[in-house]
Amino acid sequence: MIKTKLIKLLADSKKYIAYNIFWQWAALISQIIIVYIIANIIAKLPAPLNYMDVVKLLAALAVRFVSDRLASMASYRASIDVKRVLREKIFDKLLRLGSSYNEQIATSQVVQLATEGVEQLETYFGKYIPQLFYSLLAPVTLFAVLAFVSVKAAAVLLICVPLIPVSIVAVQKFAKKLLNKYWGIYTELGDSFLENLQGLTTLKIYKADEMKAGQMDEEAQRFRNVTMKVLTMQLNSTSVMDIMAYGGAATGMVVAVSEYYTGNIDAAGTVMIVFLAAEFFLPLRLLGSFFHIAMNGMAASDRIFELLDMHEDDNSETAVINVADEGIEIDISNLSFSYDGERNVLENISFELKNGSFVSLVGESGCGKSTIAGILMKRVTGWKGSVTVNGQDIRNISDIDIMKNITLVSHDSYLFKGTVRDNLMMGSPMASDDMMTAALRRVNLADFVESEGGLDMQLNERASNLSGGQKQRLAMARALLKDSGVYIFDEATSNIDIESEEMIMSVIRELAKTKSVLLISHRLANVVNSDDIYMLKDGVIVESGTHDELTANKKAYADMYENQMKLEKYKEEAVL
Ligand SMILES: Nc1ncnc2c1ncn2[C@@H]1O[C@H](COP(=O)(O)OP(=O)(O)OP(=O)(O)O)[C@@H](O)[C@H]1O
Repeated sequence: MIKTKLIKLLADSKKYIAYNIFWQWAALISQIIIVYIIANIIAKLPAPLNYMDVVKLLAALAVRFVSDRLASMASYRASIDVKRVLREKIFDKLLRLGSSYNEQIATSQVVQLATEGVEQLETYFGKYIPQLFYSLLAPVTLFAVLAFVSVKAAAVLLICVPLIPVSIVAVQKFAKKLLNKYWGIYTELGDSFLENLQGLTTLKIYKADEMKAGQMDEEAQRFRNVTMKVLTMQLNSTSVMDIMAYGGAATGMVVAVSEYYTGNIDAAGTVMIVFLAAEFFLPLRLLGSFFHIAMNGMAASDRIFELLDMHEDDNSETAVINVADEGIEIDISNLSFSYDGERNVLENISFELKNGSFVSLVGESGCGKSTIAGILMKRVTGWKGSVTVNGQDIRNISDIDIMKNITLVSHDSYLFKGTVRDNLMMGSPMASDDMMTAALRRVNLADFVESEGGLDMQLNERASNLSGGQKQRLAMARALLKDSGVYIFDEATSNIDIESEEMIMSVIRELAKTKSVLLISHRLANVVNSDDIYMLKDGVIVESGTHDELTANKKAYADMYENQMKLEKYKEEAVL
């Protein structure tokens, strides 16, 4: 019932739990005093009200009010802390996992855990844990006080109290299983929802939206069923707890009244026991109602801990890329990698990206080109062989240093909602307007941006108000502003208009004069000017050399080039 791992993680917030228990206990003591004063007033009836009794009653009521408020505040502080600390831990963990985090967990799951999951834990930590301790303290305190009135009635009440935790424990095992299932179905639904939302246009194009909507209906139905099961379980166990709580209080009252009739206790004592009998059970009853939310929180915490405990590469990442004079040189040697541990998608890949060189990777779709880019960006881990950047093992270089020195421009570079300036400043936070305009000019986008309001031009989410070519040129301008030593272009010109492609390719060729450029392209016309071209087939380098050397070889590269040229010529003729 207590997650020690979670309590340890939130060690600094423990004090708020202690404050909450103390103030709840102070409220109980004032409640006992209030009942004591009222019981004595009733017992003395019809005698007139004593002025001092009224003052004492008002003072006790004030103390109770203040204690209740302070207990709520402590609970609130604990809740706030748990949210803050856990979200910070999740965020830090993601940073430590680095850009390869989604090899281990889906983004939608991270979002669900950091939002809904953490919210559920708020109740567990802010309410359930303090209530657990308080509901042990309260009956003992009441027993200690009421034993002076009637040991028999107080003992009966105390004995009935454990019936509530017994019923809680009885449902706990079943609840745990059910709630784990609930979370599993919930995160699956989240995954599907996010994927379908992101792919909505594609679904519409292929008229597959109805089919997907049907699948989501089924998943939603499964989620509804499991939610109903959780609610039924909660309602049933709440009813059982009510029977235990009110049944126990009634038993104590009956004993007190019978003690009164046999003359063992006076009227004031009887009223006190009758008024306070329910207080024995209410804390545990409340614990029971928090219990279900807390159980949900505990199930969420299991998943949060799965994330927090995820394997991180056990290197200290202390190496720094030294870029003083020699620029950046990447050396890949005998690199092999498999995503599933069975099929190698890369096998014994070796090549060098020397400073100021222009290297291209070509090959049919699925031959492993993007995987190499992923490895260089540290998005893909768990490979064998050696990858060094200026002589340092890439595994020992921090993600931040890699991101600083290597820029990846892919075919779907992310552009954010905001202004053109906001997006460009991600490349270089210190860039002046002139520098940004110059970068836009290099990609032939300055006039368009100028006509739309200049650098303050507003972009929609994912820059949906730009054409594919404009988006890519803007992404290119942002990359140019970053001014890193190495640039990787992964199909950066695919799916865009021919003018934009030619424009981007001329910028890449220009860039290759001063920077190290790795170009991944399925269109061989783009790689003709490269210093070295590596042709991959099924994860293996089958040919390498300059364009002239490879065409002279008359092997796979030459065939591919010839076929593409024929196809492009045919297309041109068809257009004419
Ligand atoms: N995340 C992944 N999990 C499992 N397998 C993957 C993953 N990403 C890629 N693969 C597999 O690895 C192989 C190489 O993929 P990769 O994306 O590197 O190829 P590529 O040459 O860049 O292809 P394309 O030109 O189509 O982009 C493919 O067979 C692909 O199915």
